[in-house]
Amino acid sequence: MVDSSHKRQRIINCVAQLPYKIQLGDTNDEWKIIPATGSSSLYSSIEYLNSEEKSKDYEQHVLGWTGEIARESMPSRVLNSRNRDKDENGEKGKTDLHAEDEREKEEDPLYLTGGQIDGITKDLRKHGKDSDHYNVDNVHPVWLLRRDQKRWRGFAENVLWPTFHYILKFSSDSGERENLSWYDYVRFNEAYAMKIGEIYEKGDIIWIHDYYLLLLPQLLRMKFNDQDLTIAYFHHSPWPSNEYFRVLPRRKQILDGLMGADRVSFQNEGFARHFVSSCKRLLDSTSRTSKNKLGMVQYEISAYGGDIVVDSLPIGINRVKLLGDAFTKNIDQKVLAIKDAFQGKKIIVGRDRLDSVRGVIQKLRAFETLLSMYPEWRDQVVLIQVSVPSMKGGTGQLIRLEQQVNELVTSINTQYGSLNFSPVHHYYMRIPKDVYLSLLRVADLCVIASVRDGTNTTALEYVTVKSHMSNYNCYGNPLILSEFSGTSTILKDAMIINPWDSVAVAKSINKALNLSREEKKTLEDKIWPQVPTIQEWTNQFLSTLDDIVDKAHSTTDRKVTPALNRPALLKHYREAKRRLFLFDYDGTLTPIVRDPAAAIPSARLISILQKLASDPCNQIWIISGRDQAFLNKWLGTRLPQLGLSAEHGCFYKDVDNEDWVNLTEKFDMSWQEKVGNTMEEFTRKTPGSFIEKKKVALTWHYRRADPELGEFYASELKKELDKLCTDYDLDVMEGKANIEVRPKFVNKGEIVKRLVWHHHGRRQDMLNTKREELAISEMPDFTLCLGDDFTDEDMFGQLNSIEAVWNKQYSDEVNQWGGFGFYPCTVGSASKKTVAKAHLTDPQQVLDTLGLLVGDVSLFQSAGTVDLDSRGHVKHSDSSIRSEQASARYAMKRQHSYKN
Ligand SMILES: O=P(O)(O)OC[C@H]1O[C@H](O[C@H]2O[C@H](CO)[C@@H](O)[C@H](O)[C@H]2O)[C@H](O)[C@@H](O)[C@@H]1O
Ligand SMILES: [Mg+2]
Repeated sequence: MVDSSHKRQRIINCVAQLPYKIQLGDTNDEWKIIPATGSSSLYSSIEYLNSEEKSKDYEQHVLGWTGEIARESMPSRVLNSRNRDKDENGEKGKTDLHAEDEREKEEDPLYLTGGQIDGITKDLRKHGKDSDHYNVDNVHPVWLLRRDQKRWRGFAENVLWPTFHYILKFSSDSGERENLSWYDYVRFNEAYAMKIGEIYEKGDIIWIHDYYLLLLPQLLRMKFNDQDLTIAYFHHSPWPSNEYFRVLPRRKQILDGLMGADRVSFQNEGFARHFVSSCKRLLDSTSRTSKNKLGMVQYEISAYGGDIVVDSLPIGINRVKLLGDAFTKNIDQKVLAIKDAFQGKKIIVGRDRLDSVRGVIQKLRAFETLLSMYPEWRDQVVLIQVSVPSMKGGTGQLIRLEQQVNELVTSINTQYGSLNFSPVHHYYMRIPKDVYLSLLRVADLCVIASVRDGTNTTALEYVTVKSHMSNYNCYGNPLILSEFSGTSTILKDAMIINPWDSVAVAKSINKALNLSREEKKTLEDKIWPQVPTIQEWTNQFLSTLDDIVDKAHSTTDRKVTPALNRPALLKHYREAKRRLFLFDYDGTLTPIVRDPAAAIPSARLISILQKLASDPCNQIWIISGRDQAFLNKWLGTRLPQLGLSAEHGCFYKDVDNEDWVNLTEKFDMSWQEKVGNTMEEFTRKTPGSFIEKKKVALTWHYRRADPELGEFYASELKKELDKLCTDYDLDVMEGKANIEVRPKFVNKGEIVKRLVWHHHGRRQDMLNTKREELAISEMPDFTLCLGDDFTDEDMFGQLNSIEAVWNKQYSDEVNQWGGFGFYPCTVGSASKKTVAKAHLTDPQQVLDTLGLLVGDVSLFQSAGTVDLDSRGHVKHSDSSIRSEQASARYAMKRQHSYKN
């Protein structure tokens, strides 16, 4: 019983698919819930968290997609009536009825009413509670009932999965299909974020599993502005070397998605290392290694100034349950029957999913080599190979693989078999669990030849079953395991092979079959303790997560800035009438590069700015540390509609005007010589550094110097300049690999203050500062301010102060989003210190966001937070309404057809 006085930690466990499947009856009013197959380790961990032992401390909620909802059968009456309709219209004969059935199955949109969804949810929960197959409370299904339900797997299975397994795939079209499947992938992740939003409580741990949900961590950061939110992600598949990972067109979005997590974990150290190197190369992150409280190595990586822990923990199996299941009377009989069928012969067993990475071909080739190299084994050994059809079934590549396997099996059996005996028994099917367990028990040897996998549960289960003294003399029988399986780093004392070397594998098989009892026992003694249990895995994961979270929470200034909610921004943008855009330039509109002269605007940026500026409701200002010459050359002359402010507020040029106004005209500039001389002194000491002399400000750059030397002299220079500048009213600022000096009384915040307290659309006069008397209806009702650097904080601070003033003055005029339309947004990580209210990670996200506003980018190009309906349409959108109507029509039609 759970002690109700003790506060249990809530965990929302997010899986790509619930452990149960739904089968609909003819009318959608009857349904069946059946256990799902696959992901057995993960589901065991979920079940363990639900156990009496764990539920004292944890309240688990399991959230996941329903998977494709199948029809139990095609209702014949529907088909008959449809066929009759067709006959009456003279459109179709009965000959293509079968093809039509198949199409109908595939395209059946499965429209379910709210009542039906509630009914199935209730049954799912009941099933979860009562089931002895993955017994789980608190199930929260994610419904995505669109036509062609396979669409939700497209990107994950056809793009991500191959890359994670070192398979390069080329798009057969111009990338259009991949784009569409990417949009579905984004939607899939959005649907999870939305569902989590319905059940989330402050302080929850959100534990996300595997590659269907790579965008979810960042989406959750966007959705919840909660410093206590803990997000952990576990990657169950391999993570490839950066050379493979970087071929993914969406590689950056994927890494950005994961950067929302506090912790990212992998099956083994190698995968974690690959991930860290992908982040280094693609996000320019830094990393350091440390040890966690269990003494295991972990990486602390810092990307965009934010920190996450990367580590590895191989998943395990439920050994106790497995042994209980494997040693029953029923299975004893099955084992005897198999033994009987292959009397006197050695039995090699394999069970693999039939896809290109499981190495079934390699295994068959090695077996063929064995029979050719060691004739003494002919007629003495049998290979029982079970190949489980892949979820990705039906693709050209898989069909070719099936053919290849069949050909090899036939060739081996023809060469080495006889009328009475076939050396290979190949079963291309899903087998029941008791048959699988009896095969593990009866095996003299198990061969796993995968050419790539994350973890191999068959290997762990085989070793566990062999650890148990059985009646059939198979205690401690050996395992041959591919070095390319993630599990080879755990079961180090298995007989490790390279599956591509069939001669070596054949020799290993021969050796394994000849091992003496003592040799097997020695191997078994070593390998058995190496099998991780699911209980250890779950407990270690959660206890080390506690540590990470405690550490993060003990940092007093931990602040997580939510990602900018782009769909909300878009909604407001569309409704606003007086929009003001305040953009920093370097690091915001363009990425930071080594040479300042090379940071010129991209064609995409110019086109987006052009589109934004063409709307008369918009006023756009670039407020930069750059000088007038640079801004004029690259922006002013091309886009005279832009307002420009140079040198951190020293100068400005109004929209549609060529004249610059110098706000520092009356300021004494005698400091420039002294500051310049000091900077020159440091330039001499720091090879690669240089001074950028602007009209007023001076900037010392050290990006191209040796990083350590540069940082050292930058801090020395800052100290010198601080002393020198006490005599003048100057600011000495530390920028991105630069130290900059300019008069104190001008800054970007001052410019912003003047721009907001201004009659929207009228000419600027920044020398006149008496603006606070304006009515709110004359000022902007939407202000998006973006900047990456320390100097941009002045802009954000000003907007926050103005908002505070407006809150007092115009408290009854707040908009439907509860504010006055200020969006101060930093460009950088979520954990960067800022007074901004939101963040975007980098200039690419900035352009994607602005592109969204001008209609260049689809809402699903990158993940934002949208409310989706149960079919994955944006709620209340045209497509959602159309789909509602179609649903009503379809339900009527189905009901009508069924009655007839
Ligand atoms: O206010 P901003 O528009 O962000 O300008 C700030 C400074 O940006 C430039 O320097 C920085 O960007 C360079 C190009 O990417 C990079 O090489 C340098 O290391 C950065 O510090 C510019 O050169 C400065 O004048 C601006 O003040
Ligand atoms: Mg900047």
